[in-house]
Amino acid sequence: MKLQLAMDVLTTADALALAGKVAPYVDIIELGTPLIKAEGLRAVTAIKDAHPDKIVFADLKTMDTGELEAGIAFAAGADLVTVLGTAGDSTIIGAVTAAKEHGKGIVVDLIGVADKATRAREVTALGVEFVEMHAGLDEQAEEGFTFQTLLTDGANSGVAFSVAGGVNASTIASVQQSGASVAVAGGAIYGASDPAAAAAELRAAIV
Ligand SMILES: O=C(CO)[C@H](O)[C@H](O)COP(=O)(O)O
Repeated sequence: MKLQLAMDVLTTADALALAGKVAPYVDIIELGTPLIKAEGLRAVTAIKDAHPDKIVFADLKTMDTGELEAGIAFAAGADLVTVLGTAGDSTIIGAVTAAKEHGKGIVVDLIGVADKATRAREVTALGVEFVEMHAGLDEQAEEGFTFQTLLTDGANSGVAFSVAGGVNASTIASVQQSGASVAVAGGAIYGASDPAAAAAELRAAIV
């Protein structure tokens, strides 16, 4: 299982500083949606230039113009780009077309999708790299939220998936046991007093 750092910081300088500390412990470096909205795709280029050996993940959460948006992110240096699972199939197919042109990949984020396992199978058949079983930061704060649902949906999907939203030192073992290909950790790393130590602890928990 790969480990992905989600950088929900708001400046390129902060992202470069965080990635510089944490990169030795992670496989994938994600630029979060707020960071890309604040700084633009120049932030993607800056991270890829600083970490050419890492998989750079641009969390665009594209909902329309899949080929256009994915294409500009790949041109900026992204290796993986997200499209929302609630988007139409034509948007996902367009993004996959751009990925093939650039030799890169699309990840479908299933945030807000009620039946994640079924949609996961549908979009995987369209040629995406993997799907993201994702509970967003707002959903995590809702009453009754259960992390376990993400793991169950992933295991039931029968396709390659990541888990995002609440991954930390207490939950990462269960993520691996669910069969996930990637564990995504944001706040557990960037919110720690020592992000490198937090990432190292997560890395050590992966067997
Ligand atoms: O994509 C995101 C929000 O839309 C977050 O980066 C992702 O959910 C990570 O969450 P956490 O901080 O709980 O690890």
